Amino acid sequence: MPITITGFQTFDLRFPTSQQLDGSDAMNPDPDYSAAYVVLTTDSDELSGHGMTFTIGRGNEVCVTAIRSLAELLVGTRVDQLMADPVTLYRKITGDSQLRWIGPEKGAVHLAAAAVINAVWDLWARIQQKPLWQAVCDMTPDQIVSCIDFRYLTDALTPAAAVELLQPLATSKAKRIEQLQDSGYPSYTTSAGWLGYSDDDLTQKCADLKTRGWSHFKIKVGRDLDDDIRRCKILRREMGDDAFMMVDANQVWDVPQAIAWIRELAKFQPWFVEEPTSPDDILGHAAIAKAIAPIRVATGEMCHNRVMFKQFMQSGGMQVCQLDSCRLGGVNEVLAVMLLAAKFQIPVCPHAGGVGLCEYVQHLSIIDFVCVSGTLDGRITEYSDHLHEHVRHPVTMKSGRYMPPSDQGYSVEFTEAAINEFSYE
Ligand SMILES: C[C@H](O)[C@@H](O)[C@@H](O)[C@H](O)C(=O)O
Ligand SMILES: [Mg+2]
Repeated sequence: MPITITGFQTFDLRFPTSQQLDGSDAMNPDPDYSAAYVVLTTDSDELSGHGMTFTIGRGNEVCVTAIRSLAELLVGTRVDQLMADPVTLYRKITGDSQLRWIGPEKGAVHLAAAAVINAVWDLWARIQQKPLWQAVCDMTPDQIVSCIDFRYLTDALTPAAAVELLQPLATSKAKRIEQLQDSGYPSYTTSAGWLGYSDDDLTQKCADLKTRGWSHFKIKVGRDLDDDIRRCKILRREMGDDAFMMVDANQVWDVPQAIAWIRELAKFQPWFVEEPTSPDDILGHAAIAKAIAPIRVATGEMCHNRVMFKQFMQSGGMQVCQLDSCRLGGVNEVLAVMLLAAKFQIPVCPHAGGVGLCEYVQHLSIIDFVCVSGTLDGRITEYSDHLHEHVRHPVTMKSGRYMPPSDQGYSVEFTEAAINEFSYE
């Protein structure tokens, strides 16, 4: 029976993480992790599609309003027709000319597009009774490529070149799926290193995460150099010399300041430096990368579309690609960026410091490994410890690795209890 989208509900969910300073960094001192959440209803009682975008508080109300405008475009649509050529979904949601005017493909309207597109992919996977990752891994290279809007990309990557990248991996997918089912996908954790945590918290949380199996830790920097040096010392001491440390400045520095500051932190051997300056400053990132090599520059959590990613990769401004499941236009645009990364041989290490993001990125990293990159080399996906109890199917971690989810859909369906308790009035 074909399924038709008949309506939708939106929810403004805000979790009071600012009370403990979970998620805090040099740019965002007191975030309240929030989900602008949409549920697409259908003509089947059993099937609905769940999608969200991530904000850190008041921005949620703007996103929820934008989600309402976009979700309206889907009411009355048959899912099988929409997903027969999946780029249709992306174009329908990002192409409405009057709404496109307030983007295009950036800002609140694109965050909202992510929520709506994620909800359709969730629904589409549920219709097939598969987890999202499996629904995508079961696609042929041509089908995967048919999800992508190649407008503005063909100077770097054509559809034919994308198929060529995917083809050699298509016959060995089962082997990689088995590997993940056996030992999971590697992650790093940010949960000890939030900027607002005391030195004691940092020490204790680091010890706890180490015991639970993590060997890659990210720490927030950029507010005060002396603080950074002291906190990095604590982290290094707790983690041990063999562990990997990453530092994240969340965009606070100017280009020359970034270079000088990172040189001061170089003795801690950061595996990468994240968001050293404005997320829009492609040439600034390239200049920083050149000056601090061999330390690598990571960015992407606020890189708002595939065009920006293309330029970052073309210009040498990004050595680690931290795409975001809720900032790019859903799975369609994520696939575009993964393919660009494969073309430029840049590892994809998705961003997940937020609510629901870990649940999303586990699927994306599986897809990247199984279908697009074929390797775990230098790949590591972010993990943070917060708020998993509020979704029906939270991530399963084993020794610091994401275990492939088996529940149908894209894993972000909030519980009734979470909706009742955290809906913002
Ligand atoms: C406000 C947020 O917690 C950010 O600090 C977070 O997303 C961060 O940049 C990260 O890389 O996880
Ligand atoms: Mg970050």
